[in-house]
Amino acid sequence: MLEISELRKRFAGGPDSPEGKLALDGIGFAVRPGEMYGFVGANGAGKTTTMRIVMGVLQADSGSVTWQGNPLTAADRRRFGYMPEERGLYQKMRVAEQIEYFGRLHGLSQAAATKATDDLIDRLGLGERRSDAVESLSLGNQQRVQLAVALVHDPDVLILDEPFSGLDPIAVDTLATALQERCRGGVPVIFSSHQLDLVERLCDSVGIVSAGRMVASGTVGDLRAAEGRTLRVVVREAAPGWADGLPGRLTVRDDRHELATSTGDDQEILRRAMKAGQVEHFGYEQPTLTEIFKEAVA
Ligand SMILES: Nc1ncnc2c1ncn2[C@@H]1O[C@H](COP(=O)(O)OP(=O)(O)OP(=O)(O)O)[C@@H](O)[C@H]1O
Repeated sequence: MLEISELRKRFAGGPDSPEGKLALDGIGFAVRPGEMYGFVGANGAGKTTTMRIVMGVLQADSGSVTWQGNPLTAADRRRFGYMPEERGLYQKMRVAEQIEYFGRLHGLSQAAATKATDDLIDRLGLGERRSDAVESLSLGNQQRVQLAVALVHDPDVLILDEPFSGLDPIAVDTLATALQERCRGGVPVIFSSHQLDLVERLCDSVGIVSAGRMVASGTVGDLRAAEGRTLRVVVREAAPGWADGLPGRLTVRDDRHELATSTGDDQEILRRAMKAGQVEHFGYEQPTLTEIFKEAVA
């Protein structure tokens, strides 16, 4: 298990802000083998800083990162796969050559690096591009190469900073499938993303970070349950004012009135809705991750 506990990090300030910037103020979460963990938060919340600390690119002021119960070492990190925010590919190098090169850097034999490269090129749909220089690839294909580089040495853990940003839906599916395969093989996967629908679809657990603190962490099901259900009622051609005095938020678009509430007497609301117009929808719904996120960071 990868455990991140109580990470704190303040960046030094300049003449304009001598106190510096407190980027992390007690970040902590754990990711088990075979678990896909979505790390979400607004711009500047602290996701990249956390990942850089895990990968040893930055040092925390305090807190700890452990792997299998022991403090993380440089040797452990060499067995991790990392996709940094500032993508780190050699632009002039050809695709296959590049993946193989990173495999060798991680200690694979030439034969093992070639085999892993061929497998990944196949799996990530890069076959037609294998002899092209990275600089000539589209953003989506560069990202596929970046993921191949993170995967080539069959890592023990995957840490990926916004691996899906800027990708078309086909590329998203290709990368997601590659990650799910590793996850099923027992690898803990952490990735950051602003695409909350994607996080909801792929992740077992989610951590929501706001201004350097964890504001929620757990399985998507637990977070939803904690948030409570919402009653959603849609009434067509309703008389104006029909929902006056009822709890919740009413949205009116053309002749469609939608009431969303988490309190109140549902039978009374149904009676009022039926009296007011044609009830098109009446039911309890669980919040989406986007709604949980907005509530958590509000
Ligand atoms: N090297 C640095 N020097 C000073 N401040 C920094 C540095 N790196 C990050 N910060 C600040 O730390 C805070 C956290 O930044 P971080 O990049 O970790 O956020 P993030 O959640 O990854 O954001 P995004 O979603 O925009 O990538 C921000 O206020 C940022 O400006």
